[in-house]
Amino acid sequence: MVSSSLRPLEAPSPAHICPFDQACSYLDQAAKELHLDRGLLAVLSHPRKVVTVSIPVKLDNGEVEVLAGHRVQHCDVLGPYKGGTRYHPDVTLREVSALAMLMTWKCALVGIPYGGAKGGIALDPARYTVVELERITRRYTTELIKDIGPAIDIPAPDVGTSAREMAWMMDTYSMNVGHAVPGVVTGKPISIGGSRGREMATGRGVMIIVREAMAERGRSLAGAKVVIQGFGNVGGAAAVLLHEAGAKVVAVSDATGGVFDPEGLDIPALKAYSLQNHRSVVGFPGAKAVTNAELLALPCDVLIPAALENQITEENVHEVQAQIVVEAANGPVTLVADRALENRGVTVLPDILANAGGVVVSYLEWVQGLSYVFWDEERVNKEMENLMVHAYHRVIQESKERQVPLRVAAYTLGVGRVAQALADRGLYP
Ligand SMILES: NC(=O)C1=CN([C@@H]2O[C@H](COP(=O)(O)OP(=O)(O)OC[C@H]3O[C@@H](n4cnc5c(N)ncnc54)[C@H](OP(=O)(O)O)[C@@H]3O)[C@@H](O)[C@H]2O)C=CC1
Ligand SMILES: O=C(O)CCC(=O)C(=O)O
Repeated sequence: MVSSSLRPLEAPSPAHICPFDQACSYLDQAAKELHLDRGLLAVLSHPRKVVTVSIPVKLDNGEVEVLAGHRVQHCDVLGPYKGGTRYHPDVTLREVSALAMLMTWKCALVGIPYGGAKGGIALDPARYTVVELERITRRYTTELIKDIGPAIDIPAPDVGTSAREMAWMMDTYSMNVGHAVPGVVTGKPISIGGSRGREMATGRGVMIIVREAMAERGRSLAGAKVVIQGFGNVGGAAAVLLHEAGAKVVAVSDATGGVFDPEGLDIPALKAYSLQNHRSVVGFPGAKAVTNAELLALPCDVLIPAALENQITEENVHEVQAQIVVEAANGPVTLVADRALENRGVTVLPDILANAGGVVVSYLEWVQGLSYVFWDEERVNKEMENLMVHAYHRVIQESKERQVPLRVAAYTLGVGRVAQALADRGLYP
């Protein structure tokens, strides 16, 4: 690993599983495969720009709070920086930096002309009113006004944000520059230039990757037993689409707990229940209650962590019974757990491949916006499916040729394309 005083951005997370160090370890493995020299590796190990802003917010009760917001731009050699905006109490600069780096490899892997970025504010959205969240989002956007833009850096939704926050960001940016700029964000409402299919896109991409992985094993989705952790934008959409495709989604969870039915959950009914139940799946009639820890250990064909980082760790990896783990979340399997699964012959479909459907449709949204021509959902889904299926098979091929796990193969492809672009542009050496 390249050691550098610049690498540590702040103290490691308390769990001692630092997402940025893990991302650098995977980068190091890819660099080894690609015989990258140390100088180039050092360039790729560092975010190009790190922005931290204070966000003063006047609460509805008149009190003032100051929140910390970040935007990390990892690499823009292939095109504008691209990546989501996270609202979660555990957001740190290190986490955002790791997620920005993943975005660089993800975009390169699926062949879209973007670099990698990520943003976030350390806050629990449930503690704020909608009006307060709007003020926070508008102030965060204003603080970043010189750092974002359709040709510079294009935010999108991530944990705790949705089309609503993207609309506020777009409006704030547009007011500052004096005209409507829909291309400054993706994942926005369709009424202001959003793309059909974006809301379900990450979950749809996950479903496509699961389908391809099952097909490689001579199986279809029909009857496959699936467990999903997280029932938000990604986990919820994956559950709906896998259920529609005939899979048995036997368990799902959110932050409040999980539900399990060995015969398969009625996902449309569960979605409706969760919406009426303060967005919690807990207490769904006819299902057994499980904790998030128990859920990860349930017997199934496919386990889909679709919530947060570091869910499958050294401590619980031995309990995983699935034959295939699909990283719908970014970084849900730690480095040590990844090696343990690999040693046990469990297939791990890595995040930069498995959840790329979201950024692919973000790219299609941006393309539609730039060309002022908007497509029907069928076309959007088809274009995304083509890119996802191609990327999946390219990763499988790379893994076979190099005799390396799928994650190393995926990183090698993504990192290799970025390194090549840097060399071709004369940015390195
Ligand atoms: N949105 C997108 O397009 C993309 C997202 N991703 C990644 O997918 C993951 C999920 O994002 P997204 O679905 O957008 O986020 P959401 O905020 O929409 O949903 C997150 C889900 O995870 C649940 N959750 C939170 N903490 C825990 C926990 N400790 N245990 C179990 N479940 C938990 C939440 O429950 P509750 O609602 O109760 O808090 C919610 O159901 C993230 O890693 C994100 O980076 C990747 C690519 C694109
Ligand atoms: O759609 C996007 O631009 C970014 C999605 C994202 O944040 C991710 O893939 O992790």
